[in-house]
Amino acid sequence: MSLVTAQNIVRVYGHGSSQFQALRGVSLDIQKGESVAIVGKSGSGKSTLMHILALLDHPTSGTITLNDQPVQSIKTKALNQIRNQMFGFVFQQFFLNARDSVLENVMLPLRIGGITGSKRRYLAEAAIEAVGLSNKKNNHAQDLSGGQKQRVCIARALVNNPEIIFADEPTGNLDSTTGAKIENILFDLQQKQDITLIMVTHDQDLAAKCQRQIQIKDGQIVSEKGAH
Ligand SMILES: Nc1ncnc2c1ncn2[C@@H]1O[C@H](COP(=O)(O)OP(=O)(O)OP(=O)(O)O)[C@@H](O)[C@H]1O
Repeated sequence: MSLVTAQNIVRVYGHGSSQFQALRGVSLDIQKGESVAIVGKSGSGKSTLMHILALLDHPTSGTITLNDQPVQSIKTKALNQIRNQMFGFVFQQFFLNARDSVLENVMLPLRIGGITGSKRRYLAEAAIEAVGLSNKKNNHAQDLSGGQKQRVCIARALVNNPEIIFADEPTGNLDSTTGAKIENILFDLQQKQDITLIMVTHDQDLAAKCQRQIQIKDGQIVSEKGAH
């Protein structure tokens, strides 16, 4: 079943003479439970595409559908809800609240989603456990190593039991040993919990571990490997 489809996506930044076409007609179809790497050189349009697939940005033209529903027809409030309930985000720069504890950081999406009390705590503790950080749950995020911070991000991405995890260079800031651990956690989740994994990466080895590799060049898909 198609989970996300993109049809002829164009994204133009800027106006007039400074206009730039970052995506020039991208179409793709992602099935539930797949792992997909979006690869390409710096400036090729990878992050732009991922932000559009993650409903964080709108295409200038073209259509995104989610579970066969065109996204344009969904109102902003419902869209925010979908993002909160269906998606998890793992980005390179962490975006953690440094002075809050690990537990507080992981509970945040649940707080936004209106889940309260002991249920919120229970779900957050389970996600922290899944990434092997239970012994740090009361530490401030700022007092963790890079790999631990990234694991907090994964726990936060997981806590809502998402259908899709979007990861932008998830191991980009990490040494190779720590990066490998993070990779294992992500692929484990994808396989055991049937989560769809969509990641942007420069790392060829990481991309090769995904079932599909979509290569972007100058805003267009130039090759697709492993497509269903
Ligand atoms: N807000 C913006 N305004 C204008 N141009 C932009 C904006 N964001 C991105 N671009 C341009 O669009 C192109 C694609 O950018 P994008 O961030 O998608 O590339 P990328 O493949 O993710 O690159 P990197 O690997 O370096 O992160 C680049 O040429 C970039 O300069």
